Amino acid sequence: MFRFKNRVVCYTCKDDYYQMQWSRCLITTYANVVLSTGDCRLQFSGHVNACRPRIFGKTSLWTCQTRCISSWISGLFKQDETRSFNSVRDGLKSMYSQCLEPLETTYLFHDFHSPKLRSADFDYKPSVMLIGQYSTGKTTFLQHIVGKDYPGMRIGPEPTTDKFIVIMNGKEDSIVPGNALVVDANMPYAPLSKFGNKFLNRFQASVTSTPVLENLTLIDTPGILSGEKQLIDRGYDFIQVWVQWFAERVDRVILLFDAHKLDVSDEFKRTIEVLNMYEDKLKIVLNKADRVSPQQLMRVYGALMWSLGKIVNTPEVVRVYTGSFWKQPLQHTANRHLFELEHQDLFKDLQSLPKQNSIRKLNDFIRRSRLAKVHAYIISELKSEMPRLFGREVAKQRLIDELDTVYRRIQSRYGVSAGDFPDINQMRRKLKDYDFTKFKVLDSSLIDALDDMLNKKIPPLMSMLPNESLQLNTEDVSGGVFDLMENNPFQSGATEGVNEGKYDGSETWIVAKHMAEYEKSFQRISGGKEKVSGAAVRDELMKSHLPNTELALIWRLADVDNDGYFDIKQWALANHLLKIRLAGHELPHTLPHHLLPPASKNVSDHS
Ligand SMILES: Nc1ncnc2c1ncn2[C@@H]1O[C@H](COP(=O)(O)OP(=O)(O)OP(=O)(O)O)[C@@H](O)[C@H]1O
Repeated sequence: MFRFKNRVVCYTCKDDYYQMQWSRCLITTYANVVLSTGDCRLQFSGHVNACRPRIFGKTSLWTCQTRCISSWISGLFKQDETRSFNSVRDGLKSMYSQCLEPLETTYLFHDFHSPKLRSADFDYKPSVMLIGQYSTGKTTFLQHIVGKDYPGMRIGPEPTTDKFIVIMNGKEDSIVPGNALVVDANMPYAPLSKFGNKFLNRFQASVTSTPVLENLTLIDTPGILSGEKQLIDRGYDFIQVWVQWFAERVDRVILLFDAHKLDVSDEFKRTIEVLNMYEDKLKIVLNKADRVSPQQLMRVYGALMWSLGKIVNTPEVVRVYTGSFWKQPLQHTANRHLFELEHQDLFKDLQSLPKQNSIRKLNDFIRRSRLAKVHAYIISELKSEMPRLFGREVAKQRLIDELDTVYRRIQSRYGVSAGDFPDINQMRRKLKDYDFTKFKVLDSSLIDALDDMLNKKIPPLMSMLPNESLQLNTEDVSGGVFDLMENNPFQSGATEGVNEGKYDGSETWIVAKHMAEYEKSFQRISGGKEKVSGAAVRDELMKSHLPNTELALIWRLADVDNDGYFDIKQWALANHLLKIRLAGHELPHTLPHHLLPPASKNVSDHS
């Protein structure tokens, strides 16, 4: 009975460890009871051969047991934790405080990588940040999206924006200075106070009332200047400020380039390199593309891809949105159609951000968890490599110099992917300021709790995602430029393919344009009857060589009364759709109203 020494790790007490000789019977029974609730706070991890009764730790065993039992009892009422969360955000908040934050705090993650998350970080609206060298048109781009001027906006060919400006919704136009923003508990900006007054003087919110900002927050940034000028003029580390902080929190980072003056300065390169970690949030825009001729644009585009290929770490070719994002007339109009398509693609992506906000937060949370885990491995490895008494400074310097070896060792010992490791140079820089002997050794209970969260608690949250936007009634972004994207004759493709005739007025049926031709073929296959059978239509449509799936779609769209027979109007409609498809346009899955044959249209209008 007393022959076993058991190790009990209490998750509730976090840093308290109990190594004791205890009645095997009692521990086993107790552990079994806790485990059987499915809300395990105790981990029962085997035995070693020693039989001296010992208890280590700050809290008495009784306190530990009392806490564990109370958490067990509360566990009884919480059968499935994820089911009790109202939203993915609530789930993430709870997991953060229970599983991730203890690990982050123990291994100084907040000092090395990112400040502790607060409630506002989980609740905040989706946001988009614009970055680019000066005068690439960032402020003009934002003005174009919002559809109006906002307070503090400055546009000009010289470096104009010298502040980080958060453009947000509010009843009245106003400017909120940085120092006030960081003390507002509803905003996620409190940790920015660590950057000091120099930064806060260059940080502000522009408040204005517009529907676009009801579901989206936009962030304008100072244009990137080159090299030393950047640091000397600004008085704060621009890259550290926004890369470490803003890029981690926003939903999109738009990198703006000027086609008319393509330049990728060293400073901008360094910025993009740091952003590689968030490549899923990156959108690249080649602005002012109408300022150059199509031939010049091709060259500029090629040069941009070449430069980006060397900086952006993706195996795929980066997607570049080309256009001119403002409301002035185009200088070269040859690529007008292309620009329209590109604008639509980009704006559609921005428009859907509120619906993707939860998945983005979940994604960032998982990314942060993986980084925190690797960071814990690094810190504890450095601690374990330090001598106990002499030669600490020499050992520290050696470990910093050989950090790549430490990374490789961790990689092979714990099976961590190379992509999860923090930037080695940045780590080297930061490690210099720390006493490695004060680092904590690896606490496997914290790592287990994190793994448990990633493997068991996150998947149920993911299954909540599809219903999340429905439940929270999340809407797409509307207003400003987003209201001008659809249902007007100027949108790209508005008068082509299946949309041809959409804006011709309700009296005109576009299909009738070639009626004489359709009547002739109808006569031939119907032999003078009013309707033709499905088999006859099938044989005729098959002559087009389109795949059967496409022909089946045409058949379904044209058979408006669903009786399996075609009259002359349905036959004409089938041929019209066939022509559209053969011309390379896509077909919709439901027939647009303007293509309904006139008789059916009247019925549908009155129903
Ligand atoms: N699509 C465009 N085509 C041509 N010129 C443009 C376009 N957009 C903006 N501009 C012009 O480029 C200049 C710089 O614009 P803007 O101030 O918006 O750039 P910015 O990137 O915000 O600059 P900064 O970095 O100084 O804040 C202005 O003169 C503006 O009129």
